[in-house]
Amino acid sequence: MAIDFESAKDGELTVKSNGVTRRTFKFDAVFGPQAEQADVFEDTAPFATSVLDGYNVCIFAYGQTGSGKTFTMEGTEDARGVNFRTLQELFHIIGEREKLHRYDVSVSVLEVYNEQIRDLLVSGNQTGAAAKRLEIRQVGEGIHHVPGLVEAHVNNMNEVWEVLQTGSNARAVGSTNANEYSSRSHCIHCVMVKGENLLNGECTRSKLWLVDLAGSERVAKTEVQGERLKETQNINRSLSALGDVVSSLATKSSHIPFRNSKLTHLLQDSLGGDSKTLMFVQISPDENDVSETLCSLNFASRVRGIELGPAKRQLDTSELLRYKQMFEKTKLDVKSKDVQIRKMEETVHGLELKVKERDLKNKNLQDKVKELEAQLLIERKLARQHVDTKIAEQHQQQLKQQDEQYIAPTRPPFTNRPLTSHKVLSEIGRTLGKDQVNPLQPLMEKTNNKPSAPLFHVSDGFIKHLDATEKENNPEMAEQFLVPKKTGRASTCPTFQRIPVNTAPRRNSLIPLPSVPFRVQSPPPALPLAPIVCHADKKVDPDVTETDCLPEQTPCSSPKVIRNGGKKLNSILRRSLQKKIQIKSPMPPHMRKGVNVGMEKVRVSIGSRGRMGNRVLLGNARRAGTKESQKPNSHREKERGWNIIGTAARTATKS
Ligand SMILES: Nc1ncnc2c1ncn2[C@@H]1O[C@H](COP(=O)(O)OP(=O)(O)OP(=O)(O)O)[C@@H](O)[C@H]1O
Repeated sequence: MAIDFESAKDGELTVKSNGVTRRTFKFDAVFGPQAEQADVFEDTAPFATSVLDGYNVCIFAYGQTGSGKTFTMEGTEDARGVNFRTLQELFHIIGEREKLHRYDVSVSVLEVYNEQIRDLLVSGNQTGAAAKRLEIRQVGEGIHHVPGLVEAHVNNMNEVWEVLQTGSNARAVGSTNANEYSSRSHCIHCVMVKGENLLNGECTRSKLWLVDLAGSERVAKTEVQGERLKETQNINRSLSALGDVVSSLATKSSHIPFRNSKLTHLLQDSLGGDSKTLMFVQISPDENDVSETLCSLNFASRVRGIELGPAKRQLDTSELLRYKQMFEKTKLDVKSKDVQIRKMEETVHGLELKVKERDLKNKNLQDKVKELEAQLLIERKLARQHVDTKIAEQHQQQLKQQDEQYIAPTRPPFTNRPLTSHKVLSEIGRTLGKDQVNPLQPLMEKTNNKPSAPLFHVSDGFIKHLDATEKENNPEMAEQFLVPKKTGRASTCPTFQRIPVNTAPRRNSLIPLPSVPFRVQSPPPALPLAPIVCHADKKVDPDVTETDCLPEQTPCSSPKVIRNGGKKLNSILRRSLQKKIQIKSPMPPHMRKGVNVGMEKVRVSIGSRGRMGNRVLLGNARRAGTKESQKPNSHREKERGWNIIGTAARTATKS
């Protein structure tokens, strides 16, 4: 035995040849032939934890062909190797961390055979089949990946075992003199782990490389030929490249020749980066293999001497970047929403102001409406009063006209009236009765705001019924109400009462008639003329003049009559009614002769406005008196007799 395993303590290993110690090596651990798979994995398990913590880990087996590399990594169904146990440990830890972390595990299996990468999980990639050409790509700083590899997601160890078996079955294996089932390729299991810390959201993306290298072999010793020779040459070349990389790393060379072979290129991240790397070196205890053993141990010693520096956690920057982008986007969204909310608040505020303003306007309008309603009420009352007054005046005027119509037969100028209206009015007078047409009792007094009977209006020869209540809401109607249509008719003021004058029969003799008591011919009873009486409150006084006994003056409210027929009427009346009333003075004639003292000329006239003229003391009385005195006595007597009758009539009426 070339190796003294019994003395191998604390990682020291001594190589002997023919009992002579050839060289002693120092390693981290030395496992003898009796060491179980579990013993070997005991020192490997911490690497599984490192993978889940976010570190890249590379575990590879290097050694002479047939020395037990595949046995160490893959193992058998009864003695599972490092690959299975490491994955088992991964899922064990994932189970322990499931409340705080979430992990996603996927497995790829590939081989580097004759400097070509093959995906062992693709069913058509068995030996001899046309393999899909895969290349190594650098996808990030210190991150190399083989795009297109099948990544089998595994959630438990049963799935892991199936994937491992599939890859193992697909691996190129050939029979050589050194090993019946010699691996003719470098087999690599790539376990990708994505982890997320549920507490702080930290994400990691780490890789576990499980590499079972092809065995180095001496061509002369294995006597391989043909395809096996080619395989051996490629295997040795790639292992030589690995040796060069390790030497460069050990000497801290400025250039590390990772790309000299597919194997070193794939393991670049694990050998020269921030990974944790563990290498198993399988050696043969046979003294015939001492030279190969020494080569392997020398290589292992160099690898052990490499200082890779502190391992670095592989935080998932893409996730971090994504979260940062999400955060920035959310921030912008929040800002945009804030702006929108501010605008909406301003809009709402503006609307509230508008609503307030409108409410205020409504309130003002309501107040105005109330005020106008109150004003309308007052105006209606006033209009009602006005209409009532108007109606009363119209009635009074109508009654006066009726009164005049009764007198009309004695006065030809006033008989030019349409018979129809006169007749109808007469009929109305009879129909309404004496009380209702009594001119001395105005309608206002009788009806007093509430007419007891409908009123009538004569228009175009027809009697129209007019409801007195309508006038309240239709002032215009009130204007037409009972207004005589005959605008040409003259209406006299109530102050002037027509006095039927019976002309004295013409006398053929100037001899005075026998004195008989003068009887005043009273007017026909049908005539509704008011008797000429003095006011009740005035005492009968012989000195009272005629004007005092005239009916009470009331203003004439018919401007139309005044305008149209007033002048004509006045002239007629003036001619017919204007009389000189001479009141005989009680003084003797001689005293009156030449002097008009005590002699008064009184002219009763109706002015242009139909008012009763006041008694006027004429300025030219003296001259007039002179004229009178120049008249012959006989003529004066004639006139006197006529005048006596007129005066007496008045006096009699007064009494
Ligand atoms: N420690 C061990 N205990 C029991 N059997 C072992 C041990 N190591 C290796 N063997 C056995 O040795 C034989 C060769 O081992 P293995 O195939 O693992 O060698 P290898 O290094 O992988 O060779 P190659 O490089 O040609 O593939 C296998 O049958 C394996 O079962």
